[in-house]
Amino acid sequence: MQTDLMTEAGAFSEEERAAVYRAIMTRRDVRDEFLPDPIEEDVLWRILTAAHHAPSVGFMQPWNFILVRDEARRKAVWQAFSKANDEAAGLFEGEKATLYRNLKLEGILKAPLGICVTCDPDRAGPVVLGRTHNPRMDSYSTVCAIQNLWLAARTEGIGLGWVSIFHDADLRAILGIPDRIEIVGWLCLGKVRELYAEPELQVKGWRKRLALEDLVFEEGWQGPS
Ligand SMILES: Cc1cc2c(cc1C)N(C[C@H](O)[C@H](O)[C@H](O)COP(=O)(O)O)c1[nH]c(=O)[nH]c(=O)c1N2
Repeated sequence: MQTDLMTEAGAFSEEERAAVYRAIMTRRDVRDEFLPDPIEEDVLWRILTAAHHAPSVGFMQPWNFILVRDEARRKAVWQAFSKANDEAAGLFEGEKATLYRNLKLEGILKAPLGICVTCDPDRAGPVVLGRTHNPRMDSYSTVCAIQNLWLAARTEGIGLGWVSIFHDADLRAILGIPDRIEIVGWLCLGKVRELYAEPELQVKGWRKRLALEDLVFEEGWQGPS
């Protein structure tokens, strides 16, 4: 049934499909490959628009994107990272501890743009379609927006790195974020000329990609209980 409200939804052409899968397969978490050049505003708004078209529970669109270009502010964010990262390093033992300390886990100062992505749980009132039985659905929606942003950035030649090694309170204080708002991610963005072909954590011996076949179950849970 075709009405004026519907749009065509057949498979993409081979070329279009290849482009989408290429974005997915070659997207990387970027820590060190950022170029200093600023991102053009039209490019930035295209990738933010991609983020804003993510699915969200009850269509609540709970996200905000706090753009941070100011170097002094990014320096404060880096200091918050550095404090948390020293604590994190102490949680690993033996060879892992040494390897951890040698990993670069952020590009906060190198990337010319930071985006703090937040989730406002009150955006659509107290009772939200689809969130009634699981309050985490608004956070999940915000993560969908980040993934859209990440993939769109890849297509524009913009690298993105997600940094999560912070005390929430530190980021909140630096950016003036009220307690009722959830901080979902700090993203580092900048132009890139090259990217690792495989996840950097795999290249550096931290962890390998798992076999998909081991993660797909038929008809019920088939993993360890
Ligand atoms: C929620 C969340 C949080 C973080 C990350 C990712 C996600 C999804 N990743 C990036 C992560 O290490 C990376 O995605 C994997 O290693 C896989 O590599 P690719 O993203 O495929 O390059 C990440 N990387 C890093 O260097 N510091 C960090 O704090 C984080 N935090």
